[in-house]
Amino acid sequence: MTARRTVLEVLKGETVSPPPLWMMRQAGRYLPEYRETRKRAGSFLDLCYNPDLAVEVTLQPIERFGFDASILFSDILVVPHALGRDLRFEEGRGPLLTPIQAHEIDALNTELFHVNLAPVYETVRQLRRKLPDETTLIGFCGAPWTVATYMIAGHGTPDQAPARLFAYREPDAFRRLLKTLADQSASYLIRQIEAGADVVQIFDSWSGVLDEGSFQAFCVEPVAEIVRQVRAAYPEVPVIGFPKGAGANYASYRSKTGISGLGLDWTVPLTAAETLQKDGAVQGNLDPLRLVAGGRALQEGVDAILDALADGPLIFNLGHGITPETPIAHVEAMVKQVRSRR
Ligand SMILES: Cc1c2[nH]c(c1CCC(=O)O)Cc1[nH]c(c(CCC(=O)O)c1C)Cc1[nH]c(c(CCC(=O)O)c1C)Cc1[nH]c(c(C)c1CCC(=O)O)C2
Repeated sequence: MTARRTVLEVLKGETVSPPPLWMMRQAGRYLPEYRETRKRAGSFLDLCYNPDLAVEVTLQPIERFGFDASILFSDILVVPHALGRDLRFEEGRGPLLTPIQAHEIDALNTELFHVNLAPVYETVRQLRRKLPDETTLIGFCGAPWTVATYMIAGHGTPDQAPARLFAYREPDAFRRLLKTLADQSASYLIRQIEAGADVVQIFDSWSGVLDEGSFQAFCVEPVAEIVRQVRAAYPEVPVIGFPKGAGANYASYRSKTGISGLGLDWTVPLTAAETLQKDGAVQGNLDPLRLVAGGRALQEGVDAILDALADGPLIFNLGHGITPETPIAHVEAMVKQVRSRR
């Protein structure tokens, strides 16, 4: 008999008690063993492209907490990097890229894309061999809009003004950029599935800064295109969408994009989450700062989510990535509280 992969069951619409759980950014700086491996790797990108070390850090939170899902260790920005854009990560500053100009979009080099990403596929292959049978392996990419915001600004910004302006001033070039990113991201996810990913997640971290028309054109349509291409190759593999900050746009996101699981950020009211759960699995949505604070703030936050959502298809998660200052004891307390739920 093969082991149950509870995250997969939930994504097929089943209710599992207690709900499976994992955390976005679960391999990361809050773990001393991550900081140790990171030192040995050199730069953050060296770590992403070193299969042995990437496997090691991916497994660390599984070994420590026994999460039900493992997410490939990499970054959403390896996609523009593999298309020939330069990229580096500076301590305390995050990612830095050379801002792309409209005339450079048609020159994005797709020829070496999969060659450049071969170490990521190798990481996925090794992970599926080394993970416990019951652990679901999640591959991922960034959504075209979110990846484009970094390619255009060259760094993180509070409201993605450079990308929004670019999109309005250079609509044709911008549409071609989103199309290239959607096509390449779809084939990137397909290769991850071929290498052993059971599920893929599309991170749209900046979908919350757009008006209605732009949300439809820049977030919904490119993600729907990725889902179409992945489904054509692997109809059975669930896709989780995470349109962080989408607010009122959450309501129609699942039906318009075709995703199976819907990732909720912590600002989504639990009453709204219950409605969204009627159409399928939801994932989320603890405020990561409740996990930093611990104690009552954490307990009450976890209970509220379980009270509202544990009777339906739920993957317990944070509403965004875990932050580096989170005490490990708080993660342990959260896992215990979710697992003791019947
Ligand atoms: C926008 C975005 C990025 N990367 C990602 C997103 C979407 C999700 C989100 O909104 O958080 C996704 C991502 N980044 C990372 C993963 C690995 C898997 C996981 O454990 O979740 C995943 C899924 C590792 C990482 N990616 C990064 C780190 C920290 C770098 C380090 O170890 O020095 C890790 C563990 C760096 C990164 N990478 C990115 C930024 C803005 C930063 C700097 C901010 C920061 O430092 O936290 C781009």
